[in-house]
Amino acid sequence: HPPIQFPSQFLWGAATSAYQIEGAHDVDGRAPSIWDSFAKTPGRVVNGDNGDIACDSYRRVEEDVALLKQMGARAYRFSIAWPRVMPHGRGEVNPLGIAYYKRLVSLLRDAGIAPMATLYHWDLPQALHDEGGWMNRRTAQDFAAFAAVMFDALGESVPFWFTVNEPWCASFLSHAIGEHAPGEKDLNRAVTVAHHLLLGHGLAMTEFRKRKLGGQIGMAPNVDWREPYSQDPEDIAACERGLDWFNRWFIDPIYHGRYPAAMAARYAELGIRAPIEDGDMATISQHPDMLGINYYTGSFAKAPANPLPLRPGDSPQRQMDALRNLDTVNVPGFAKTHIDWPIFPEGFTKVLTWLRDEYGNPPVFITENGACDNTQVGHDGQVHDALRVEYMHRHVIALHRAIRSGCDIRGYMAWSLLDNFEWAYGYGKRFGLIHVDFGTQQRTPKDSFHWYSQLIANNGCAA
Ligand SMILES: N=NNCCOCCOc1ccc(-c2cn(C[C@@H]3NC[C@@H](O)[C@H]3O)nn2)cc1
Repeated sequence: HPPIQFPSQFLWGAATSAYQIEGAHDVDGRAPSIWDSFAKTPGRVVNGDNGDIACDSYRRVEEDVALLKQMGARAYRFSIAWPRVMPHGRGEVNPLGIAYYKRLVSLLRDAGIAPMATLYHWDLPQALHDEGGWMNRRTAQDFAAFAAVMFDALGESVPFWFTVNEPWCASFLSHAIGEHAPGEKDLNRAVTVAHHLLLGHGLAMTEFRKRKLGGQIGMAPNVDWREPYSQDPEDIAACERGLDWFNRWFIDPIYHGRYPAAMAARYAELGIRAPIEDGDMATISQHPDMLGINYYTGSFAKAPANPLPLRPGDSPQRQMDALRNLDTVNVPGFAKTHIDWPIFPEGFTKVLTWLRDEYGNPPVFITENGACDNTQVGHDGQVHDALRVEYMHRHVIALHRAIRSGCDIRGYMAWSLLDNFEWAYGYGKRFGLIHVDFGTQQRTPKDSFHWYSQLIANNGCAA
């Protein structure tokens, strides 16, 4: 047995999401999502790429499940496209949409692979966006109704459910920074969207608990690490503001039933408040079974020389900069992946022990971790993605250190099974363990696929 050994039932797997891999954008009753509209808006996505075809996984589900089985995956995290199942977002259910996910789940279970379903991975039906989208409180109820349809269809055969993927991206990156769909730049609206995403999470939890299903359910927030640049109290305070802004804003409401007070006070100085109604925080903070953690990188926070004032009339960007009131310091010596994110495995251990202490050591699944490595197929027909192998090896060792420190970590889903549509970056940023030639749809397992397959077989790796 190699020196790094994981707990015996540790759930190794890989993750994808519907809009990034399925394609078949207008097949069998699927209606547009906000990402279909956003990707077709000139200038929003590199090269004008979109998810019309992607990895054609809607038609290649047998092939993709066979690759998961070849890898030795014990679980597979995928997402359910709301606009495939409920084209108008509410009311009518598309039987062909339900049938697709039933088939995927059946193929996975026949292959001995545990299905792990994400309900919202950013593909809001355009029809709901036309009625206000996540700005409209009703969308939270529509989401819970969609969740209920899926619990009724798959509740007995899917053991793991995540409600919302990366709410920070689905609210702030998309409604304040404007980099993701629907591409708005309004911080006040982003805070309202964030609240309605959390409310949708809570209302979906209610539907799940009502049905007394045997599975487990939770949320999958973005979680990066922030390290103070020095032990100067000002730098430590800056670091705390960074953790409030990216991590705590979504995890505190679920585990503590309230927004982080210091950050909420800073928003109030801008005249921005979450539209909390009576009972919301109780709905949101129903006890979840597990916490999904998407970890990629970390950074160093330093108190800025000239703090920005919090001014209600300022632009969204200046308001966000003033709220965080920190400088991210590019500390030398960190190699970067091909999307320029620093490789920071120590941050993985630190953020997991930080979560253990902040939230009472909740059961955690790593729902995403991986590297952008754009290495293409070589003359030998192989993909020598050494950067991804090194990234994964170092992060698996860091994960093991967190487990040895008492963190209750149950599984690890590598992002991603396949090269796919990396949102605003298009297809140029490759995160897959399997290379996809988007011209021919040929799948080529990379060196990292073989390395990961060996790790799963040994349930461990070299130190
Ligand atoms: N903090 N303030 N921001 C300052 C300005 O940041 C602007 C950019 O920010 C971010 C932050 C986070 C991400 C990101 C991407 N992925 C990868 C996907 N995960 C879900 C799955 O679909 C993968 O494709 N995970 N996280 C992107 C951009």
